Amino acid sequence: MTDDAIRKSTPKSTPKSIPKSTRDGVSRRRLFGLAGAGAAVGAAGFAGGFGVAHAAEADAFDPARSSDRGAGDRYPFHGAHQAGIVTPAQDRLHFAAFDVTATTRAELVSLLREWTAAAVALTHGDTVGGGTPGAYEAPPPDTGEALGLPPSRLTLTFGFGPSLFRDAEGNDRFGIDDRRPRGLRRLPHFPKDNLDPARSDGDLCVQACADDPQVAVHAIRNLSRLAFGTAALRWSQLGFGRTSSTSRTQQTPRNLFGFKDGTANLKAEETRLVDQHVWVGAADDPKARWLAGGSYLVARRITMNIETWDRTSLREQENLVGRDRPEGAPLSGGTEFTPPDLTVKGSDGKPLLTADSHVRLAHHSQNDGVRMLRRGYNFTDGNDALGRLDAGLFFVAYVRDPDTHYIPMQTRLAARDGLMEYLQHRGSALFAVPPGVRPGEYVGQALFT
Ligand SMILES: C=CC1=C(C)c2cc3[nH]c(cc4nc(cc5[nH]c(cc1n2)c(C)c5CCC(=O)O)C(CCC(=O)O)=C4C)c(C)c3C=C
Ligand SMILES: [Fe+2]
Repeated sequence: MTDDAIRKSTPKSTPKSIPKSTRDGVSRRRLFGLAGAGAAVGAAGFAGGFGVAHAAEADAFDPARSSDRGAGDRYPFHGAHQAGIVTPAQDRLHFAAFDVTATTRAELVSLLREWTAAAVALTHGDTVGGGTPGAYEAPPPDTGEALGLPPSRLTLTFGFGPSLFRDAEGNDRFGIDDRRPRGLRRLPHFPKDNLDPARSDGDLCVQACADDPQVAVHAIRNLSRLAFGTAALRWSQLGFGRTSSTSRTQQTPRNLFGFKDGTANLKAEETRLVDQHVWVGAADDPKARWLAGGSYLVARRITMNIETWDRTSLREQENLVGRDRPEGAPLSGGTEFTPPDLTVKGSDGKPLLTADSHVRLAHHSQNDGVRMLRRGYNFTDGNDALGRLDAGLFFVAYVRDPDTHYIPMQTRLAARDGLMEYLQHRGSALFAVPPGVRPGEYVGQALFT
């Protein structure tokens, strides 16, 4: 008997909940169309060169979930830049860093090819493995937990860590060290850093963002599975609430200190500033031309002592941030989007945005004019024996050059930011994020050719 014949004759191989067309390889989204009539999903989006593919087809719309924000929407994987950077920040994150265990360049390239093919499918709302159900006696090509779920605006963004190029002994691991970008080094030790090596660094990273956590987790799980024998998960982080807006179409969310976070962030619509501060330019680094159109991703796992914060007066909280809590308006006056005026003084003659306030120290006027695109998430990972939540902000920022756009600001904040009394930096990593992928290419291809 062939596999197909066995499957057809075995009752448990025809689950009622999954239409036959799906078992035969039709996309995950088609499940919805089979359930009923369709209509276009109207949520607008701006992806800075990546149009949102609205689920206009009847089969991409789930009437049962029509109240979901943008259910059925998806972002294309291909484009000039990788999706997941200026793309309007989704609600959920699963971030993963990998160590490459393979020793040959061919194995590494093969993994990147496989990951690219899987990423195209996953971000489209399809299953891994070309939609084939696979042999009944073999593990299914896709792990299955996203069957029946819409694409949920999944984006998958890939990065290369410094250790992919050169190992701790300085050996060129895959014959690419002469193309290592100038800025791609382990981040330095900053004042008060209390880093856990098990939550830091990595050869490769994948940032999965989606509006449904199960979709993001499914993506990382399946990419990890494809990597088996070539790369192993080193650390990972779930995030449950975005702490930035990356588009003017979005409301500013709040971090776990209860403050609006992302107000002064770079926005996708600010294309001139994004070109200036986020995308690596063609002439930036002659040895690493492959990175042009890409960016650098900084990741910092920052624990927030929220129990102590919650016992701090509102006056003190607002002074530390430099903005008011209800609206997010700068303490110098105005409303949320009024630019902070660092010169305004109070009746005591001191600046209303105090010398140790976060917003003053992070403001571009105090940092040689540099800007960054923040894309962080809140997290909670259980609690300690004293009942204190292990909670904080998984800080993610995209910058054109970490040497000018991140390291000086972090050094300054670590030394002088009043918020540091409530923070601990426990994880740290830097990755070079290759430019976008054209159809038929694999992610980072220009580095290997
Ligand atoms: C090195 C860069 C930064 C780190 C690390 C960082 C951590 C961090 N930030 C908040 C809360 C807020 N940050 C805000 C603004 C802000 N933060 C940075 C940089 C880092 N933050 C910048 C560049 C800015 C913008 C400054 C400006 O130009 O006005 C704000 C205000 C609202 C906003 O504009 O986003 C808050 C609130 C926390 C809690 C945190 C670590 C856990
Ligand atoms: Fe900040």
